[in-house]
Parts: sequence; C-alpha cells; structure tokens
Amino acid sequence: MNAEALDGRLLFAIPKKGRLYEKCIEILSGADIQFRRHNRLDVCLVMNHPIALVFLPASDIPSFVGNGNVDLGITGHDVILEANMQDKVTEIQRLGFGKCALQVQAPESGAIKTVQDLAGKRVVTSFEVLAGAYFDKIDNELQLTGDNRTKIQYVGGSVEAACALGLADGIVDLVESGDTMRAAGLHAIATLLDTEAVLIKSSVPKHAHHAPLIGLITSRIAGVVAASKYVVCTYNISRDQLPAAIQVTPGRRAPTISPLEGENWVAVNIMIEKKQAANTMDELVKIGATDIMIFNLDNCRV
Ligand SMILES: Nc1ncnc2c1ncn2[C@@H]1O[C@H](COP(=O)(O)OP(=O)(O)OP(=O)(O)O)[C@@H](O)[C@H]1O
Ligand SMILES: O=P(O)(O)OC[C@H]1O[C@H](OP(=O)(O)OP(=O)(O)O)[C@H](O)[C@@H]1O
Repeated sequence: MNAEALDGRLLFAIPKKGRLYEKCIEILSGADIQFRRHNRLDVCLVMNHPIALVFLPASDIPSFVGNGNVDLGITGHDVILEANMQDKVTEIQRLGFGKCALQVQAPESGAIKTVQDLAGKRVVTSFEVLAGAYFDKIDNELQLTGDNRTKIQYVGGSVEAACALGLADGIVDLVESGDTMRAAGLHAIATLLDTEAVLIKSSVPKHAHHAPLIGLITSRIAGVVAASKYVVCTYNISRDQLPAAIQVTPGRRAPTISPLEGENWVAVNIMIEKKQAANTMDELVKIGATDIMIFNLDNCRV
C-alpha cells in the first residue's frame, strides 16, 4: 500500500495479536467499522469510513498515539503506564475486557511473605518501569542503598518461570484467573495496579480535523461496550406492588411503565446490569412479578 492511500485518513491502532486482539475485532465489528485484512498486512483501509487500521504490538500503541503518529488506539491501561505515556495520551473510554492485575508474586513455599521481605532481592518482570518505580519507593522506605537495593531484570515473556529457574526471588506480572501463577507455585504478595483495555487518543492531536470522526467512533464504541454490560428486563406487576418493584429495578434513568389492558397490572421495561440479572429476577419473583424476561442487547446508545 502506498503512503498516498493513507492521505487524510484517521489512523486507528489495534493490537496485532495477543490477549486483546479478538475482542478488538469484535468491537470494530459492533461499531460497523468494515475492513478486510489481506495476508495479515499491518495496515488496512476501512471500507465505509475514511479510516485506516494499523495493527501494532500492544506495547507500542501508547507511544504511536502519544506522539501523534496515529490518531486513535486500543491498548491496556498497564501498557500506557509502562510506556510512561499517561501525560501524552487521553484515555477516552474503558472497554470492559483485558481485565487483570499487575501483581508481585513469590514462591508459595518460600520465606518471602511481603514486599518488604522481597526488597533488596532479585525481581524478574516484563514491566521494568512500573516494577522499578514500585521497588524504588520500598527500597527508599527501608533505606536500602547500593547493592542492597532491589535488582529488577527484564524478560520478554514466561515471567512466571523465573523463580523455578533460579533467576528470581519474586516476579511482577499480570494475573487474571491466577491459574498461571498457581501452576508455577507462586502466590500474590501485593498488587501494583488493576488494568483493562482502553480506547485512547493523543492529548495533543496532530490532525484537528479528525475530531468529529473521533467523536463518532467513540460514541459507537461506547454503544458496543454498554450493550455488552446491560440487558433489557421486562416483567408484569400489580399496581400495588409497583413501588417495591421500582426499588428493585430503578432503571438507568427511570423505568418505562405501560398499563396492561383491562387489569390493575402494569408492564415494566428497564435496562439492568448483566451481572445483576439473576439476583434481580430472584427479587422480582419475591415481590410477585410475573412473565419476567431478559433480552440481550446487540447494540445501544445510552
Ligand atoms: N491474562 C490476561 N487477562 C486479561 N488481560 C491480559 C492478560 N494478559 C495480558 N492482558 C492484557 O493484554 C495486554 C497485552 O498482553 P499480551 O500478553 O497479549 O502481550 P502481547 O505482547 O501483545 O502478546 P504476546 O505476549 O503474545 O507477544 C496486557 O498488557 C494486558 O493489558
Ligand atoms: O492469571 P491467568 O489467567 O493465568 O493469566 C495470566 C497470564 O496471562 C499473561 O500471559 P499470556 O498467557 O498472555 O502469555 P505471555 O506469558 O506470553 O505474555 C500473563 O503474563 C500471565 O502469564
């Protein structure tokens, strides 16, 4: 693809592989951003918008966006902090996936139970900036100097193996379910931060004329994210139980209430958080609601 093909297009960076890739593709599809990625090319033109998608390693996306080489991007909050780009990128929206925690882990069977026990020893990580800053603070608090300060060593992956291989006394790595660390015989002794995937733009954009398109894409992606978080709930309830029902399902703004023909009953329609759906249905049954139904949302603007 020649450079002219990109002229005037908004550049949108997407992780090219790894944990965030599949969900990003789902978000693009939900936002009706249509593209065909030929032969795994790293740049591809969007068919129905003046946008080009740029597939990059997740860890490079903060600096591309922060330095204005691309206009918009999706990556992990952790990656932005590790790249020290938090002042140069604006986190427009949390995306509700790629959720995990950056933790200090140490061998379960060993003597290290706290980060103070680990301070001064060897720590292996892919997050040398965040781990370095974290242990600098602890070393300072413990007044460790010179060779007695914590030794941080970078590895590109399989961080969890470092203790068993005799390379480290503890590690700093991402944990989601905890399965990887448990299998490696490690346990958490501290959490540095919680993270998830975020939509980002440059804090000082190079192309001001893209602002309306960034607004449009942001609004569409917000709709896709909200649709994955909420479900629609409808049920019937007698009028005398309506105040109790409204307490259980207040809705995002207020419930929609429609009278049922010829009866002293109403139909209620509200959006509720997906993760609360089962509890909400239990509560509604208790107060006498009937015909309770839950519907998934394909898309929405709320
Ligand atoms: N286990 C996990 N659960 C949820 N999100 C994760 C998990 N591991 C990583 N992430 C998120 O995905 C981002 C990219 O991690 P990933 O391991 O895919 O790295 P990568 O460099 O893109 O891929 P690879 O390791 O294959 O080179 C992380 O910075 C984090 O925000
Ligand atoms: O708590 P869990 O659900 O087990 O997930 C945590 C694992 O996921 C990430 O690695 P990933 O599998 O992406 O591979 P990597 O080591 O190549 O980064 C992370 O580095 C952990 O190893």
